[in-house]
Amino acid sequence: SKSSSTANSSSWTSFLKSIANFNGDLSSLTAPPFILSPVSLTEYSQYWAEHPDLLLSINNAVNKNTFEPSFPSVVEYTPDLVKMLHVVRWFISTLKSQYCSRNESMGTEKKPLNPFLGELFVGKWEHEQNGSVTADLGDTVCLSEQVSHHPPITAYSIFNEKTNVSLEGYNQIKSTFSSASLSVKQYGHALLRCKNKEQQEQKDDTFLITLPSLHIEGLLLAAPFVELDSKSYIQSSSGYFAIIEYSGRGYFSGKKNSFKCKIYKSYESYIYDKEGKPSSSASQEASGSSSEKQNNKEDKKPLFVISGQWSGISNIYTSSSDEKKRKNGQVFYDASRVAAEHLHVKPIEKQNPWESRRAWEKVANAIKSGDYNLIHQEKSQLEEEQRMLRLSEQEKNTTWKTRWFDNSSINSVQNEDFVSLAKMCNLSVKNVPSGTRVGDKYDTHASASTDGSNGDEVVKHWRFVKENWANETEITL
Ligand SMILES: CCC(=O)OC[C@H](C)CC[C@H]1O[C@H]2C[C@H]3[C@@H]4CC=C5C[C@@H](O)CC[C@]5(C)[C@H]4CC[C@]3(C)[C@H]2[C@@H]1C
Repeated sequence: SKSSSTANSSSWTSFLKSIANFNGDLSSLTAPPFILSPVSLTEYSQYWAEHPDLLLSINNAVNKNTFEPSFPSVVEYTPDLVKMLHVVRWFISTLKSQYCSRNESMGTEKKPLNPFLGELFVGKWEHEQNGSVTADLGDTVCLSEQVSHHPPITAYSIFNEKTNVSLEGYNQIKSTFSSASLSVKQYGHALLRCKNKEQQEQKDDTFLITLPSLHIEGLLLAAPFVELDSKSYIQSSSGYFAIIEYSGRGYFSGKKNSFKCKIYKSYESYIYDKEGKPSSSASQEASGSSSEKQNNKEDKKPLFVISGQWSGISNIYTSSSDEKKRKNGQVFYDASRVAAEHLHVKPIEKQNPWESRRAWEKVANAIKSGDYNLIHQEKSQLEEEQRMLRLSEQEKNTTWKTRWFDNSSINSVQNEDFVSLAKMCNLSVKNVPSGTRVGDKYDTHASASTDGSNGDEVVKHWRFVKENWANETEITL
């Protein structure tokens, strides 16, 4: 194949020139074949659960009153705290698949196929019953749908009926180029729900998870890879709050894919710790007797500090000082210890035309053979079919109807959990970069409003519609 370095470097340099006047729309860039991935972006939803055992452990931990590694003499473990620790460990376990899996399987980060409107990707992790595991864990299902093409938005729902754990969310990106690195802001968020099987009357435990921004390094060397930056947050309906700060080589630890996570009893504790005084809302309640103030002192410290590499080993400590001195820590997660578990996808011949691997089969094979002309020919064919679909919708004056997800108004019941969790940690509920705080510039400048005031369009978020999947007749797992 034309993989000689000169061919690569010449087409890559012309590609880099095309990046110079990048307009923000990644699909406008014709990247050379060697950087193209045969995998569509709708498939990236599976990266939320390639350690399904950690996802399910959130709601079916055998012992709900402790978490390994434990610090029994320092920490009083409650079921809510144990759940939060499982959620943080599961979240950290998703990052290597999300952001390194292409480097592992194809050598470098690649440009994914740009999904067409209505493209679907479905699969399942089948948890075979082995002797040791008593409970039947059934299957964990992954549903992914391209709910928008301009701009590209992928919505997903991952759930396991047996352990009553479900995750839903959506993802959109906005990218810019700065100093030869592609900066990417992620829009959207993930919502995790755990139903209490025992106490039916108890409300579900819910968690709001925001997405970090990232940048693509190594573009000049034609060896791109993702580095995470900024922060992401996890807010639990039980009050616990976690902040995860990311950094790459050259930052505090000097290693790539580094992070530091602090778990607090509440968002107020986090603000107290960060700003040295109770947040405005908290201080009214906290103006109590000195013992309460003393209590606040304790409250303002993080319960745990976890640091290391999300693509390698991370350690957990029970205080910032221990973490700084790297003492009394224990291994929290080791990303290289357990291989990712890939979900089962039915063979292409059994797939529906809307399913990603069937729809893109010819393009994917052309990419794998590095045949530029064939790639272009097959891609144009697919794009032409999409153009015809849009045209016929225009003629019939109909608009595309999404299949399993609904773009729900911020004030609708579907968004209740999201709004209440966002409120707990002062996060904007508008369509702004994930993790934007209320009052940040993106929040105040956002066009859509939350109440439709002065005629603005109302803020919407993509939500999974369970009934639509229950009534699904064409797509099978
Ligand atoms: C500049 C265009 C181009 O083709 O450059 C080629 C280079 C490979 C760099 C650009 C592409 O890099 C890819 C990395 C992709 C993100 C990886 C992981 C995730 C997490 C997932 O949960 C949601 C999607 C997201 C954010 C991917 C979005 C698309 C990214 C940035 C690809 C770039 C086109």
